[in-house]
Amino acid sequence: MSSLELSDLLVGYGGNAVCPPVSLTLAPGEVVAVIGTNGTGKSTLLRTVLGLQEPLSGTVSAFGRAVDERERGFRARVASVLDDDAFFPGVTVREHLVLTARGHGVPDAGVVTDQVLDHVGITGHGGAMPHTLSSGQRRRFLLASALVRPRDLLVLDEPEQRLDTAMRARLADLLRAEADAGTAVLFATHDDRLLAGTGASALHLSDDGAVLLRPDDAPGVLAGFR
Ligand SMILES: Nc1ncnc2c1ncn2[C@@H]1O[C@H](COP(=O)(O)OP(=O)(O)OP(=O)(O)O)[C@@H](O)[C@H]1O
Repeated sequence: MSSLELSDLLVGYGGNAVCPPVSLTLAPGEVVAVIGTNGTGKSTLLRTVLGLQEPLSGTVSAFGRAVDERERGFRARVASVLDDDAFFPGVTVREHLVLTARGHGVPDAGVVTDQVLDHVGITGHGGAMPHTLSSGQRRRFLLASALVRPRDLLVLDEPEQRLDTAMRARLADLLRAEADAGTAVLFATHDDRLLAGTGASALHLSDDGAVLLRPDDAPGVLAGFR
């Protein structure tokens, strides 16, 4: 069974599409990057894939079922990082992550949290309040909040944002490790090095249509936007 299936999926606002219809099948362990110039609908597509907004037409299903983030079964298998953050007052970075892991039934939530803090390079900030983190540290923390969850599908919107060069390289390794573990990964990006580093195919959105590019071709197309 596929991890994610988009069939003639049309996304947008107020009945107006922001990009051409998209059809895509993502198998377990497959990595696809959504690329395109600013405003071509990447974030809108990801939000619709996550069930956060209704499609204008077409369908999106994960693991054979229509997406619905209210469903526990969906939330147990799909982790995401979008461009938003919200924190509980008086709860540290590490405590947020342990709570998230526990809420998703992860055994040894503390151990998993410490591993993930190490993977994203913010072990030294586990005791900090989230609002005291730098913007790049906060992005690492958001990434960690997805990585402490059980997941068969990982959806990320421009995960490279505000990360330094070393962390971008590490991010590519982390996403490849996700794929090696059988997790399907869908992410939007403007970073051709991240694209090359993950070996992802790319779904290129433009007015001419949504075209799936092979890993060899994808970084070149993205570099052409610069
Ligand atoms: N809440 C909204 N209501 C109406 N239109 C919106 C809304 N959010 C985004 N749009 C419009 O939808 C289009 C696609 O936006 P979207 O954020 O999906 O693009 P994107 O490809 O992710 O862009 P970027 O590369 O700049 O992040 C844009 O023209 C944007 O102005």
